[in-house]
Amino acid sequence: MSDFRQQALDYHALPFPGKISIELTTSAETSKDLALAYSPGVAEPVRAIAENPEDVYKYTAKGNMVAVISNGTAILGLGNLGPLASKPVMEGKALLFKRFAGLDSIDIEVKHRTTQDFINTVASIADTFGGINLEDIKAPECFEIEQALIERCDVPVFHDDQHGTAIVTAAGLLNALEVQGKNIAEAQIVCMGAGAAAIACMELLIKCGAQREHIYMLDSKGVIHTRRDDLNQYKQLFANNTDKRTLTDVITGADIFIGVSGPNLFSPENLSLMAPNPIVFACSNPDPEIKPELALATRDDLIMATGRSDYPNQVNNVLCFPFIFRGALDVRASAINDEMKLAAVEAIRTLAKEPVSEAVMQAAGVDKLQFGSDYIIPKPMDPRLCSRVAKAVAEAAVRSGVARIELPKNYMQE
Ligand SMILES: NC(=O)C1=CN([C@@H]2O[C@H](COP(=O)(O)OP(=O)(O)OC[C@H]3O[C@@H](n4cnc5c(N)ncnc54)[C@H](OP(=O)(O)O)[C@@H]3O)[C@@H](O)[C@H]2O)C=CC1
Ligand SMILES: CC(=O)C(=O)O
Ligand SMILES: [Mg+2]
Repeated sequence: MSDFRQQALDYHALPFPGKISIELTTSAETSKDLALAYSPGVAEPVRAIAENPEDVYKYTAKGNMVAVISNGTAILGLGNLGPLASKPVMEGKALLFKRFAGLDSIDIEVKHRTTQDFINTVASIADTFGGINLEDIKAPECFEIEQALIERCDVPVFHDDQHGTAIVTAAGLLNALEVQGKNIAEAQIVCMGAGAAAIACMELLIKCGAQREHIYMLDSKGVIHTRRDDLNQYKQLFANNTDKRTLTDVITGADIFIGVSGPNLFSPENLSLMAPNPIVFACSNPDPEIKPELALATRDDLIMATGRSDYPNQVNNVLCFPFIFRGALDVRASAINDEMKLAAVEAIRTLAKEPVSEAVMQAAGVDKLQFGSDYIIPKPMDPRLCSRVAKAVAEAAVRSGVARIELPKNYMQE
């Protein structure tokens, strides 16, 4: 067994199985404590909430609690391995919510027969939580699921693989384009993958100025074009009226490659066909579409990013979901809308241009982090991500009318 594999298994097994636990926030030592916490005292908040449902935020953990919910149909880039096997990833998302944004989070893995069963299950339990983070649910079902749950739930519902990924990709890409001296409106973009992450990334890039007709999207059958008769309604939005059919056809002269598909699908030969000063975001986890060592050995004028923590430029939704939920929950937003998403893009991208503390560099294991080709996006450990992104998101929620309470006084002052 490789050393790293054993380390990863030990990390998950020791000192206790898994990565999260539940802590008490009040004293439960004496009979008096128990009389308050349980019977008879607990009856008082019960009566208060029954009379005024908003009191649930005052007397329970709901307002600081996010559910991470999956059915395990698209676990990272590992495929449909089912709900149980998705549990380490979902516990991992809960760990990240707590570590980076102070949000309590619990993973819920749902075994279901139909898409409607899944929707009904999540809708039935949604009131328990301040927000619902959907994770690793494959396309196209993820689109129907998210839309139905947004309509049925009273708390924000956010499919991280769609929107978290799109926000971080847009932030990193706008910065990468700036470093490479390119303009998003003129950029030729190849997107490998046509699922949850791909569709959302491309839609958000269009909102940031990319031209739909400059985007070539590929699924497992090749280029998505108008003469294909096997496209779902989401892929159809990216059908190009073109004679190009293969990755080689579309990558020739392209400025940007975004990979949200699977491992090792982008070759050095493909990379060598791209325009000068290209940008390659090989974001498939855990194994990218092309390994950074291979890409950087192929050409030295590129900006390279992956979804992993062990290379520079980690384009990963961890830079977004803890903080977008922090901001949304702190103003009790009823939804996470485009204004909030675009505010998050801007906050993440701006932070990458500021000096970085010694502590962050030490945690990242590097001695320099300066805006440029090896640093287009902040490190997850940068504590300013929480204050900047949550604040920008909460303010956008207030501005766009989805906040149900005002911004707390001196909110997220650094
Ligand atoms: N870095 C990050 O933050 C994130 C990275 N990702 C990564 O993106 C990838 C996709 O995730 P997600 O969108 O949730 O999954 P989905 O299952 O929704 O989509 C997967 C897509 O990849 C396509 N695909 C599979 N094989 C190939 C191939 N050989 N050539 C071209 N396309 C192919 C599928 O094609 P078809 O439609 O034909 O089946 C499908 O469109 C995963 O590797 C995941 O780790 C996802 C979210 C965040
Ligand atoms: C990062 C992530 O959410 C994924 O790869 O699915
Ligand atoms: Mg995911």
